[in-house]
Amino acid sequence: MFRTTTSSVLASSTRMLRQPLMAPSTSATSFMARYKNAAAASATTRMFSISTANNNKSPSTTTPRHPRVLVTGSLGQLGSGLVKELRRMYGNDNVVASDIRKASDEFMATGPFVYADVMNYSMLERIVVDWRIDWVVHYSALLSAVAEKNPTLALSVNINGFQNMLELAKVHRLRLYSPSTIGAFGPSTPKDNTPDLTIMRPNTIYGITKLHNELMGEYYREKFGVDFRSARYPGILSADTAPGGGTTDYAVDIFHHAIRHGHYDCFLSKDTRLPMMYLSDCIKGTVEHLTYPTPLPQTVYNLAAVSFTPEELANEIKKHLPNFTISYPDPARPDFRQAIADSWPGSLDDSKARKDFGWKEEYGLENMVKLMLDKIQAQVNAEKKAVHSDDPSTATMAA
Ligand SMILES: NC(=O)c1ccc[n+]([C@@H]2O[C@H](COP(=O)([O-])OP(=O)(O)OC[C@H]3O[C@@H](n4cnc5c(N)ncnc54)[C@H](O)[C@@H]3O)[C@@H](O)[C@H]2O)c1
Ligand SMILES: C[C@@H](O)[C@H](N)C(=O)O
Repeated sequence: MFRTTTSSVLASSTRMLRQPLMAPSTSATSFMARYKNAAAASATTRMFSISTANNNKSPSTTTPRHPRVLVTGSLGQLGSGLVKELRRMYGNDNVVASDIRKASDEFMATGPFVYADVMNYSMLERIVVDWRIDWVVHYSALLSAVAEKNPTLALSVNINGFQNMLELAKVHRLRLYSPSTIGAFGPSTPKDNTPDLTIMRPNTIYGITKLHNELMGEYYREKFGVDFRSARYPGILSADTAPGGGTTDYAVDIFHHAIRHGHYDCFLSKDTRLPMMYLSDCIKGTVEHLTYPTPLPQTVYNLAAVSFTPEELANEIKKHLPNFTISYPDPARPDFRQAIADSWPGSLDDSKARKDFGWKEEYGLENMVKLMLDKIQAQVNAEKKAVHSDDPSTATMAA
């Protein structure tokens, strides 16, 4: 549960004395008008300025510096790639990675990593203060399938964890990027080319928590001026990092099984169409959105790249691996994830993201499938090589 600490009360009351709380307004335009000047003066895509204290009566100066970014849930499917990209842009020490799991030696070598349980407000606040954080990318969450198995924990991590971050963003004037998902839509949402603004009645615990967060973020943006940004990601495909327990995980698992075993038992029906995206596109879109210099007209945007069914994906894989086979569940006994997938859109209209911050994907079905197969094949080859070099008989033979 998020808590209001002494320091947060002090920080917010001091700010209220300096800067009266703005009257709530209902339109994005009013938010933009209020923040236009401040944002234009302070934020650029790569650097922003900090004021230098004017102790010696010399004219005050501003020093451009990179933002310091905290990424929560950074060891998940999406986090490590984003951390890598942000560190490339801003320098290793300006990006603090965090999670509740142990990081690999390789990851630890790339920059700061701290333990951060998003359900613990004081722990998060300490990190924000100690590291003088400016922006947060909040990736900690339980995904759809895991959440459906453990709704109580999903409510805590997805709602309370997010609320902690949102409150910290208000108190410490942070920019907060926290993704939503196609799971925030529901069975009554129009299925094809689903727009940003439409019927949203999700019936999964994951979707309910994510829609709640969209609305809370929008509320904090309007009421308290928090620079909250969010995009509804589709299912993300990646070869280097494993998916964390979602309904779209089949679209990653299928490649590993195709290469290692030549066969995949799919848990979704062959005609389940879902929006998907390759990881590097997701990172690109996230960075473009996160770094956009001025507040955008919408708080939450659909982000899309490609839509396909398991059968269409399997057919594309077969073009490279002609002997690959796939089987689907008995329609009379569907997997529990089928109902989740059936409640989501088949394709998204992301024209607003394309127009407002220039979003454009690089990967469609064909080049994504080729890249996934190449990368996973390379991993399998490397594993085989490692097994052989560890094998004492191989070592003796080599000697
Ligand atoms: N991967 C996708 O296909 C996809 C699609 C749409 C939206 N998203 C969203 O993107 C974000 C990142 O997703 P992901 O795929 O990397 O998820 P993931 O499950 O792979 O990673 C989530 C991370 O959160 C961490 N975590 C769990 N409980 C925590 C806690 N109490 N405190 C701190 N960290 C905790 C986990 O250890 C894990 O490393 C999530 O918000 C997710 O809803 C992902
Ligand atoms: C779509 C998404 O949010 C995630 N990949 C899930 O299936 O849960």
